[in-house]
Amino acid sequence: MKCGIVGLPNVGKSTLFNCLSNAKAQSANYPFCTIEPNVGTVSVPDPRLNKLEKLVVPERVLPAVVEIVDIAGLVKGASKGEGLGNQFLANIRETNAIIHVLRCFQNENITHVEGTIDPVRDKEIIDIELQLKDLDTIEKKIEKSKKAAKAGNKEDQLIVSVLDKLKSFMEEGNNAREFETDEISFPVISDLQLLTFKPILYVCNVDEKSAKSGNEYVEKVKEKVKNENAQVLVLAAQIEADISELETYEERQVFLEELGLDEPGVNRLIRQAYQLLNLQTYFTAGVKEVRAWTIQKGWTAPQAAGVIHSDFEKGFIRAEVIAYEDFIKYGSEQKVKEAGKLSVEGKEYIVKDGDVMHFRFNV
Ligand SMILES: Nc1ncnc2c1ncn2[C@@H]1O[C@H](COP(=O)(O)OP(=O)(O)OP(=O)(O)O)[C@@H](O)[C@H]1O
Ligand SMILES: [Mg+2]
Repeated sequence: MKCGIVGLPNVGKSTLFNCLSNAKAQSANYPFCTIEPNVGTVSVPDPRLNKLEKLVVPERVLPAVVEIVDIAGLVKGASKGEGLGNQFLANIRETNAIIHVLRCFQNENITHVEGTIDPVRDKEIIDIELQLKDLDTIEKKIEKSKKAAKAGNKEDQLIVSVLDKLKSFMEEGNNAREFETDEISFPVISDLQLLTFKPILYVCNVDEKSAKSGNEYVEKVKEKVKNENAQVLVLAAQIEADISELETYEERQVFLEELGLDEPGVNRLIRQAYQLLNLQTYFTAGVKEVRAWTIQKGWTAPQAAGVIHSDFEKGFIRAEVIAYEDFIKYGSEQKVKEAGKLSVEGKEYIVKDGDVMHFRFNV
């Protein structure tokens, strides 16, 4: 599961990446500082994990992780190969969701490739490039399916009819994610891996004093995207990157409080990215290890088991499941059992967020 950080050059993408990830990206005040994507993993902060830790007292605790990719800046003409555009767009295609960074801070010392601060315009520049690339992809697919459709292939006829509509919709300047889909059109579109069909989160990169409540730029962005079914997050990337360099938790907390925050903005970002990817968590809780595992919403018990090891999925027999709330309420697996709240589930069981699971399998 990968989230890609996207935006114009020099808007703070690598700075954001640095406050998110244990890996360090080079960040500097000039456009195209980043060429090769930086890849890092981030732990998903989850207070439930701390509560389980207190009850179980395991040797170690492992949080869930999401992969974050810091991608090079896009410029006008990227869809036609401008500024290594094709390569950068290919990097975006490989991700499952997009974090779009918009510059919402004023600072004369930091170069803006368009010369002025205008996050709504910036967003449109990127949107247009991604849309043009998608239109390319759509047209190619229509071309390919047309012959077979004419020859009477039902599936290709369907593809052509869905994509013709999507194409006109996007030619009006819309993103594919705004297109209304149903069970029939969704798989056709989703199959194309379109850039503007990926779920998106806008990060307004603001100055220190706007970290808590945002500013006029943020308001404009919110107004602009209100019909887009997208999330908007306010974050002061530079100061957060500086704070994340501090040694101790206490030091970091002092500085955060000065900004009016009770936790780093990146924690919110990570949680939202996790939702954006349609992910959820289940736990395993033993004395050796308490651990959060990442799965897609709607996965069955054997699929969830497969995340731990493929043998768990192949040889799946059953799962013993405790709802997170019950685990906390009764305090241990033993007490949950005594209260009759441990359920034994088979292959069809759909895992719920927070389930504490134990798998039985044979190989
Ligand atoms: N909120 C902020 N306030 C002030 N300066 C910032 C802020 N965020 C980032 N910067 C500064 O902006 C400059 C560009 O940042 P960064 O290198 O992260 O941009 P980028 O989007 O990764 O650029 P590129 O596309 O060239 O890789 C850096 O000098 C960084 O310190
Ligand atoms: Mg960069």
